[in-house]
Amino acid sequence: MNDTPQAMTIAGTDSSGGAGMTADLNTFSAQGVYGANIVVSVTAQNTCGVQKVQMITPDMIMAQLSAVADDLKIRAVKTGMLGDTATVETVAKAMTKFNFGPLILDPVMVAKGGAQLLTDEAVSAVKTLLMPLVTLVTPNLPEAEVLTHLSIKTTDDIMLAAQQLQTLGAKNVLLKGGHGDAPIVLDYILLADGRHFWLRTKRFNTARTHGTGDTISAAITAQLALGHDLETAIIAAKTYVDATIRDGILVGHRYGPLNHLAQSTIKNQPEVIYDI
Ligand SMILES: Nc1ncnc2c1ncn2[C@@H]1O[C@H](COP(=O)(O)OP(=O)(O)OP(=O)(O)O)[C@@H](O)[C@H]1O
Ligand SMILES: Cc1ncc(COP(=O)(O)O)c(N)n1
Repeated sequence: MNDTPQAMTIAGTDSSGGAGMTADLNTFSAQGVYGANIVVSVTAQNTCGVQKVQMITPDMIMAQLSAVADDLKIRAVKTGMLGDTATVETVAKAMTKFNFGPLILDPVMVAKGGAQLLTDEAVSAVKTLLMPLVTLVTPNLPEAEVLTHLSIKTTDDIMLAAQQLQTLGAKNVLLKGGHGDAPIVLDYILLADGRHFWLRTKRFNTARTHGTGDTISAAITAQLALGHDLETAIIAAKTYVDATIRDGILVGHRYGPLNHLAQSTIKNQPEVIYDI
């Protein structure tokens, strides 16, 4: 009954289908993993920005989590937009109550269009309640700055920030380097045992990057649900997100969605770098 690899996303919806829960579920499917979905917020948004947000009550969020825990065999779980403190508290409570496997925390704070998706108050709840439960945290550079209070400009700053995220409790860290306009994109990985490396790819000169962060964290979650180790999962996920940008689709007018069905013939494996 419960043999099919199953993963779960705890996130907000995106009415235009490019980010949030839809990106997560499309990614799970593309990796051959069944996806359960816990809705914590409904957003009215499109590729130009977020117009309206409606949070779901903690009671309803817990009911969804409990229903899934009672029936499915979730092997890995990720969080996306969590919105407010009450939601973070509810999710943290559920993570200690139920066994959903490794927890991947994508600390979504601000949408590409600029809308705030996590209140300032909730940032401290994420740090104190969720970080100690996390297998992997996947901030982009601005999110890492908020979580660590560091100004991150150089590769040394990135490595220091990753260490600080570990002191907050996250066992492993993926610091995403998608922001900025350098011709090369560098993601940094610091593993629980202290090993660390960079993944280097070419930057695609496109604004069609709505949901890149959701997609890479969902792909890692799916790879873990398939039974792969974390290092393999991260490299496979990076290869996948690269293909979803490369094989772009034309939807909407601004930050267009990725192609989750990318069949790229050029599977651009990231270059793994140990010393920078
Ligand atoms: N223009 C690009 N070209 C190549 N890779 C990119 C580009 N933009 C993002 N990436 C990759 O996509 C992944 C997500 O990184 P990014 O820093 O964009 O996350 P994010 O800001 O959390 O995304 P989002 O908020 O859109 O969900 C990383 O592996 C990053 O290297
Ligand atoms: C519901 C939801 N979750 C996450 C994002 C982040 O994605 P992006 O930074 O690409 O806008 C979003 N826009 N909406």
